[in-house]
Amino acid sequence: MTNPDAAISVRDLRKSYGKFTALDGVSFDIHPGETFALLGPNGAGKSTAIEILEGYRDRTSGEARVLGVDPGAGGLDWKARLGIVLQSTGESGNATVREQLAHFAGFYPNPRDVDEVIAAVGLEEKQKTLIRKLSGGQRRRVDVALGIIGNPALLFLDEPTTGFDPESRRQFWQLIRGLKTDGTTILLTTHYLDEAATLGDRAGIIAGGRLIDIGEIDEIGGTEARVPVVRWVADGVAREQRTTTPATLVAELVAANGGAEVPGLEVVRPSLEDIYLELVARHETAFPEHVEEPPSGKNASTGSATGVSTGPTREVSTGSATEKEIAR
Ligand SMILES: Nc1ncnc2c1ncn2[C@@H]1O[C@H](COP(=O)(O)OP(=O)(O)OP(=O)(O)O)[C@@H](O)[C@H]1O
Repeated sequence: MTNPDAAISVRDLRKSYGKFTALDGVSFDIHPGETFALLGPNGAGKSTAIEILEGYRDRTSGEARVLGVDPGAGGLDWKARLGIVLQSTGESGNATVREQLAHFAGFYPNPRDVDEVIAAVGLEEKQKTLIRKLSGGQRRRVDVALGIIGNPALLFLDEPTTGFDPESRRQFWQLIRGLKTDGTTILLTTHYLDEAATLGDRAGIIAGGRLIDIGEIDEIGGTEARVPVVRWVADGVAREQRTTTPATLVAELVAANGGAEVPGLEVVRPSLEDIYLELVARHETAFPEHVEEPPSGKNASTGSATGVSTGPTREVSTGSATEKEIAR
């Protein structure tokens, strides 16, 4: 049964496109006021789930409630309480930034102030510019502005900062923090794991249409996944060891080195990205059939199967017993 107190509640959500199962029984709740990051590789089923929750796509089976309403049957009042930033930039037309926002503000019963929104997305200097003359990143800011102009209770952000330069991303994060402070519930999908870690209260990871983990950002992957890694160089060979007592190991290494500095020494705590990559890789090993793309589909998978780029895979062991030499 769905949770009546949740902003979003789904139970055993399934979606098939012909014989291909894009969502294979997903259940989760998103609490009012929280920022929830839905993560997963290309083709995992995130957009499918989000579009079902936005009321744009039918589900094959399962239960869903969004702000207490079945998204398959949500009326205009319900839609007016949602803010939606789709994955792709919409048609820009021949309107200026300000005209477009003022136009959309007119559709909502309780819109935000147009000037405030323009300032919030950092487009003051471009407010009189035709949207088609903006850069890709600036247009994406217009998408975000259009998503929040209606003062939504629930904001869907599907890869909102793709194409943003680093400074714009940080400005955008500030904007999202402000919305969060105002009590807006946010469902965010992103391939930037640092973005998820910075903005999210909780995260869910989808792979192959299944939810493989869910929890507070710093609990994803469990305690084991967060065991620090100590790296150093001995006899010209890079070594690393996972240990719950890194200080002890560092002291041992220093002692073994006659009290001198240990070359290449670093203690690294796995980031959300490290943990995510490990979880997804583990899932893909366990369910290789989920990795394969369907014969036809809207999203051809590009790049790495895990959806984010990373350096060479490192093999490490947990505890103090084993250490592994790695090629650098
Ligand atoms: N209309 C459709 N018809 C057939 N297959 C589809 C359709 N829409 C999506 N799919 C397939 O369903 C799977 C899930 O797609 P979805 O867009 O939900 O993934 P995603 O997690 O959002 O991926 P990305 O990170 O690349 O945006 C993919 O394999 C995709 O090809």
